[in-house]
Amino acid sequence: MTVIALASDHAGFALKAALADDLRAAGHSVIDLGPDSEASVDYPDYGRALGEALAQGRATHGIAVCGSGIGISIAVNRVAGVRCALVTSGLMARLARQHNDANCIALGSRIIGTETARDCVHEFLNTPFEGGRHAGRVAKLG
Ligand SMILES: O=C(CO)[C@H](O)[C@H](O)[C@H](O)COP(=O)(O)O
Repeated sequence: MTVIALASDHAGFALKAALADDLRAAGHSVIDLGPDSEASVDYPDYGRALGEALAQGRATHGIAVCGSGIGISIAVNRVAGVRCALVTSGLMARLARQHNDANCIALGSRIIGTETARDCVHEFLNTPFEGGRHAGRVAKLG
């Protein structure tokens, strides 16, 4: 069963909320790990919570959002077993699934618009891992 967890910082709050609404409207099971407002927070706290939700199996897919996508992607990737790809296009999200078996994408709300973010999420959720030559490489990531 697909369970999608989302987390952001203040800069990513509005995009996270829009994507969570989309996903719920499409019938997905969604866990919103916060924050609940645009009050300033620290992305490492929310990135860690998202990484732990994935590592513990409470979520199958993660979506992380901050201003650039950089800080929160670093934070999520500090959790063992999580492969979070910072993506700026649907193609990058597709490749993150096909080649890297990414279980999380990070988006920059100050970098891409809502429609591009939606493309990224669509590709992330609907693209299978290709396996084959990529499987051993992904295994080496630990
Ligand atoms: O981590 C980041 C940069 O790598 C994110 O863009 C943050 O959202 C950003 O640093 C937040 O900045 P702010 O000036 O405190 O809004």
